[in-house]
Amino acid sequence: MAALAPSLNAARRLVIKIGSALLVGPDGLRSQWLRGLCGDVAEWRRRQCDVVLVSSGSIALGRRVLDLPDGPLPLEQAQAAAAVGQIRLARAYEEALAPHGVKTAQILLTLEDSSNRRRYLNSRATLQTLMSLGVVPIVNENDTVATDEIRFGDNDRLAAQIAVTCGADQLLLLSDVDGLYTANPKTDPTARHLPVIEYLTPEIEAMGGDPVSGLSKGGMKTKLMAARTAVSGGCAMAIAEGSVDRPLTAVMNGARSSWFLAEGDPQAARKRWIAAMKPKGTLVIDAGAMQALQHGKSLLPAGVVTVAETFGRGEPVKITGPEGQSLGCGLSRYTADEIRRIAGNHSGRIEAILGYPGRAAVIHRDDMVL
Ligand SMILES: Nc1ncnc2c1ncn2[C@@H]1O[C@H](COP(=O)(O)OP(=O)(O)O)[C@@H](O)[C@H]1O
Ligand SMILES: N[C@@H](CCC(=O)OP(=O)(O)O)C(=O)O
Repeated sequence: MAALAPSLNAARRLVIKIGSALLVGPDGLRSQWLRGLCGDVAEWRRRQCDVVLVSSGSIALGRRVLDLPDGPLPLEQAQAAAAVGQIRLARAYEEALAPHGVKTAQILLTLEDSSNRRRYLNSRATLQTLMSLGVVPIVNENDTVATDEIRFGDNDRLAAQIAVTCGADQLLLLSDVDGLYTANPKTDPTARHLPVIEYLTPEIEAMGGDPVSGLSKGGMKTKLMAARTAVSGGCAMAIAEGSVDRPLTAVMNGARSSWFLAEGDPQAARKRWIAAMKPKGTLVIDAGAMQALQHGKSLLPAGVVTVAETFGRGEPVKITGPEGQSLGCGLSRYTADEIRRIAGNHSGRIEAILGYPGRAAVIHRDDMVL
C-alpha cells in the first residue's frame, strides 16, 4: 500500500523556503503574492504552529536596484547586490506580516554557523527563543560575508539545516515546480510526477536536474540534498508550486506536491545524532543530580562533582554517576575549565564566578541522551 503524505495542517513547527523566482518578478517584488503568503503564515501561527521563513531574493532584488545585468554575477557584485537587496527583503516581510500582528526577526547565517558547534548551539538557542516569543524568523544566507568556500550557495540546503537545527517536523520548499518528477518536466515531456517519496534511493537522487529559471540557484539537485538532511533529521519535506495565491492553503486543499517522508521524529533524530558522537570528556555528578536527570531535568552546575579532560562549548561529554555508573552523554554548554570553576555552585552564582553571565544548565535536557 502506498504511504500517506503528511498534512500541512498538522505541522507543529514548519520551515518554509521561498525561492527568488517566487518573490521577485520582472517588475520587482511581487507584493500581492507576498501578502497572500503572509496571510497563510498568520493563519498557521493562529493554529499554534511555529513558523520559520527561509527566503531567497536579496540578490534578485538588489541587482535591480543597482542596475546590474541579467545572468550570473561575479561574486563581489552578487555580494553587493545581496547587501542592497536584503534590507528590502526583510522590510517587505515585516510590512506584510505586521497587519496580522505577527512579529518578525532577521537571521543571516553562513555554512560555518552550522559546522562550528558553538555557533550552531547559539543560533539554535536564538531561534528557539524567538519562536517561544511568537516571532517568525526570516532567514537567509549571509551572502555579504560568505565566499564560495564557506557558503551553502543555495537556500534549499540552508532551509533543511534550519529545519533540523530548530527541530521542525515539516519543511516546505515553495518553488516554480509542483514537486519531483522522474526527469526535469521543463525539458522532458514524458517526465512523471512523484507524490510521495518514502525512501531516498539512489534512483530518486539521480532524478535531480539543474534549474531552467535565470534567478534560481540549485534546481532539483539541491532540493534532493535538502531532503536527505531533513528526513534523516526526522523532518518531513514537501516541494510545492509556490506561485499561486496563498500557497499553503493551496497545498492543504490538495494542490499537487511531492512529500518526502521523515525517518522518525525530530527529537529522536537529534538524540541519535548526539548518541553517535565520541565524548571529549567526562562529568561525574552527584546522587541528587542523577535523580534529577532521571526525571527529565537538565544538568545544573550544582550537581557536578568532577570534570575530566578538556573540551569546548557545545562538545559531547560523558555523564557518570557518583559510583562511576555510565549514565549517558550530552552537549556541554560550557568549556571543561568553566565547569571546574562553577561545579557545586548554584546557577545564580555563575556570573559572579566566571565574570560573565552564562546559561543556567551545564547540559540542557534537549541536548542529553541517557
Ligand atoms: N526531476 C526534476 N523534477 C522537477 N524539477 C526539476 C527536475 N530536475 C530539474 N528540475 C528543475 O528544477 C527547477 C526548480 O528548482 P529552482 O529553479 O532552483 O527553484 P527555486 O528557485 O524554487 O529554488 C524546476 O523548475 C525544474 O526546471
Ligand atoms: N541567498 C540568495 C539565495 C540563493 C538561492 O538559493 O536562491 P533560490 O534558488 O532562488 O532559492 C539570495 O537571497 O539571493
